[in-house]
Amino acid sequence: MADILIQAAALHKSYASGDAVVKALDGVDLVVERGAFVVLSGRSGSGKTTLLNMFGALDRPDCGTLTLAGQDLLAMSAAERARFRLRHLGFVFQAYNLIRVLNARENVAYVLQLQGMDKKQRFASADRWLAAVGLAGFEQRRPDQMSGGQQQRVAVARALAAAPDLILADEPTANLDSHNGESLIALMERLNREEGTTFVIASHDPTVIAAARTLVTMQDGRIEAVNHL
Ligand SMILES: Nc1ncnc2c1ncn2[C@@H]1O[C@H](COP(=O)(O)OP(=O)(O)OP(=O)(O)O)[C@@H](O)[C@H]1O
Repeated sequence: MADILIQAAALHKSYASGDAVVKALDGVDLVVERGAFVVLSGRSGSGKTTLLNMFGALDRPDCGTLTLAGQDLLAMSAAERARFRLRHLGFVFQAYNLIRVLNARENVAYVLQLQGMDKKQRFASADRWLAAVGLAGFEQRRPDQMSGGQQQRVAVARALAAAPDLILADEPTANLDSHNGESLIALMERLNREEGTTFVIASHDPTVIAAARTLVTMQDGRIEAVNHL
């Protein structure tokens, strides 16, 4: 039997928008197997970011059920969710920008520090992950001394260093030129293949969509199609 990482059923989430109510998620059912490379596509406003926020234990649905790595995300307290995120999840989100005052090595090592790893080990690990994303030699640069593409790679290295079960990425190529976008996606595909890390990526970039092994199309808060490619 396939090893299921995410199981979502009947997820609903509405937001008040003035006098109106926007149904950001309107009954989403989705199963993601461990090791999958999933791209969520769909028009702006179709609910992709809202769904990623649910999977990332950053937001809660109004109703429905959601388990991740066999654990009921909706039964957890805020503190339990924070611990769960630290242990199981990696984020490549715009909102999770790098810490400006830390260099690349320190940014990657930070999450390992939270996990309790000693300094020598976490710096060595950070340097290995920076090399894996093509940033050997950039360890001491702060974010403002790197290009957007390089900063995005540091964010990927940081997400991976913690050895998460799942990496959630929201429009990871949005601020990159086509060359940097392609190399970031190639890197994610390689890590998926070689490390078995599961990816769920929200994007409307054709390059990202072309890399999908499972393409989930959303419309108006619903899943319109799931294609295994
Ligand atoms: N915090 C919020 N308050 C009010 N409405 C919201 C909020 N978050 C999302 N929405 C609304 O919910 C719907 C789904 O938004 P969501 O950001 O999930 O879409 P998306 O597919 O990720 O869009 P994009 O591609 O533009 O990022 C939209 O109509 C949006 O305006």
